[in-house]
Amino acid sequence: MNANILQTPIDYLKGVGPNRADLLRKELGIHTYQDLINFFPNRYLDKTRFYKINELQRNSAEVQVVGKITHIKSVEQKRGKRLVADFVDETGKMELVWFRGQKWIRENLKINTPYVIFGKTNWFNGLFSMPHPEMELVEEYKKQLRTAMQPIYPSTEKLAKAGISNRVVHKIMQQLFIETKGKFYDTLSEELSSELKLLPKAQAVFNVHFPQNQELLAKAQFRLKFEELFYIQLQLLIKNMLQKQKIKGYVFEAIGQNFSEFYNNHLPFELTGAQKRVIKEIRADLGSGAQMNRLLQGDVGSGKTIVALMSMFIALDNDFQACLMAPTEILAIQHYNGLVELCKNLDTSIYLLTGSTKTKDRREIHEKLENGEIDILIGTHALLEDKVKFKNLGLAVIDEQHRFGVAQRAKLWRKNQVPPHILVMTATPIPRTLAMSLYGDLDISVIDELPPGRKPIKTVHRYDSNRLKVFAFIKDEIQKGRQIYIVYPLIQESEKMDYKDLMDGYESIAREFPNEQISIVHGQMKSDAKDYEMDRFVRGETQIMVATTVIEVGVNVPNASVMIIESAERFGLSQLHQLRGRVGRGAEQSFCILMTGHKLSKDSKTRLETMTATNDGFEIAEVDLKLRGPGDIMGTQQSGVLNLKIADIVKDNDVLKLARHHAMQILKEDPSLSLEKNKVIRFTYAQLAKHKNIWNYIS
Ligand SMILES: Nc1ncnc2c1ncn2[C@@H]1O[C@H](COP(=O)(O)OP(=O)(O)OP(=O)(O)O)[C@@H](O)[C@H]1O
Repeated sequence: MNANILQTPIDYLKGVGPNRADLLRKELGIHTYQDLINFFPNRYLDKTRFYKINELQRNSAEVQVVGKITHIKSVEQKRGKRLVADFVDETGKMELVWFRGQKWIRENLKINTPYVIFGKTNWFNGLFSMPHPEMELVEEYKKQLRTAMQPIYPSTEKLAKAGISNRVVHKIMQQLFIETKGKFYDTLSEELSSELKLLPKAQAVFNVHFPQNQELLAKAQFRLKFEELFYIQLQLLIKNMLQKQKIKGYVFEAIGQNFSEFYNNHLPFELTGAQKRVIKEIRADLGSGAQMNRLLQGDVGSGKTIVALMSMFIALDNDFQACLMAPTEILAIQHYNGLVELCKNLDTSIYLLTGSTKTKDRREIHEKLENGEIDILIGTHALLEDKVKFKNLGLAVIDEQHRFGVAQRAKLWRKNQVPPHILVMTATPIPRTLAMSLYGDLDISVIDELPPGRKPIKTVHRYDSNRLKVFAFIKDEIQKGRQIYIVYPLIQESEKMDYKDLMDGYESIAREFPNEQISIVHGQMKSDAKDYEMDRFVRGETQIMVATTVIEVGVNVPNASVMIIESAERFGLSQLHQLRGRVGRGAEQSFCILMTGHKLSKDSKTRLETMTATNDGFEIAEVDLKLRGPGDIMGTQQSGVLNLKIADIVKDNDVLKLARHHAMQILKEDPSLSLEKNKVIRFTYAQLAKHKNIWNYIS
């Protein structure tokens, strides 16, 4: 299609007019012919079948019937007036009912004239009735461009009120296709189209709006989804390549003393295959000359810490410093303790800096950092302060990406003239497909293997009424020397009710377990107090930890083997999985018990069932994505994945992979695509001249 025609404002389309154009713009963001073409139906009704009235079934989906109206009457009711028409065919009678727009309908309906009606039926007073049917005179019906599958377009209340019904949109579409007939160019190369047996663009677009049959519809959708995802992937990959070329990074060529000494003599366990692979990927990045921006995904307990440490060693071996930033003080301290322990036989100087570091110590740290006496600095947001200056920061590891924004990452960059390499670690797996679309700017490494010997955590769902049995089980486990977490929802720390639940819970547990020591940790406590309580649990002085979700991420107490989650129905899936990940870190069999009341929503049930069915974080992430949609998953807002017009990030996983594969292929064959300094759009167009009209697809 000619680009000019595509850009024509919809006001010019016959049958639209200024008022409708205004509504389409405001309500649906449709400004041009192109926008209208890309306004895709969200479902289709199969109108291949006509029903006779005596074939209607209760609880059936929408049906289509041909018949005549024999009589219309208004019926007064307590709740207001309704309009009822008797509708008959040769097999029987049914009723059509209207609650709105009665006057207009009454004036316009024709008696004893054949109509095609369509809608959902109810069984009422011994008759089928159809409220607010779609209706069309058979005479008109025959004149229309018919499709077996009727597209249903998304609508809004305002549009419906303004009379822009589905039928009107359908008519506007017909007009659009009349005006643009024969003017479509293809937008993918011939090679690609023939390799993948894609429908030509014109046919694809037509069949999405006017599907001739199910098979063509499927092919048309595939072609358009592929195209949409292909161009997005192409842009992301190009952006990624450009970024790499643009941002020079330190070259860490040497593998030296720290890395080798640790690897050869102090590694506490054999690395898993996945850990080795990821370390290799990171090594390659660090030596490439470009700044590393890598996301390290690994399920809870998959052993990301050691990977981070070994990456930091590479920086140290090249005479640079490294830092590790954690989202909370507890986690920073834990990382600090963990790394100090791992490095105990090495000559590595590791320091901790958090909000509660004393002024005197802080000054010392600032000084040592600047003159290079500190190798690794671990801390919280405190690391971002301007006063914190490194002599030469080579690698920044950021734990738990979700809690730090992109802006904060950038702040770390600015600590040097040359930006340090960045490794972002997350234990909240994001489905690969989503990650690929979200993190165009980050390369992704995945630790998809757990250390050997881990026993899968046994997860069960129990109702509150079974609490006594659960308590008995806890007693047994404590007898065996294990520790227990009991977690309460505290979605917002200020919610008084939640707080009360937690305190009530604490009291009842104290009553039930009079001989045990109990820690309590929640968000309203001062951090000193929190750390003290946490510490007692870590050291095994307390047997039970009653807490809110503050313990969600990263806490590592291998002797804790039972995780009880109260009101589990109130947690999201990934949060449940995170919490469960706090146990199962030692050699013992661990358990996770999800406690709920009896009343559960459908989604809650799915979440609980998923948790009891699998321990695999990636599988859980997929379900989570399906339940919540990408909108709720952090980061998706800015990424554009939500602006997809036809593809669905969850359902079209395979198409996305295929699109990415081909986009990569094209870039591999012609890397010059990414060399252009100017806007992506220009060179993409120039280079992909064979993919005509690229500019319509690249924004
Ligand atoms: N290859 C390995 N073999 C045996 N144990 C390992 C291995 N890698 C890590 N571990 C141990 O597994 C536990 C979990 O590791 P780590 O804390 O690094 O996990 P993680 O990926 O950071 O998980 P989380 O995000 O839940 O904190 C630690 O106790 C660690 O010592």
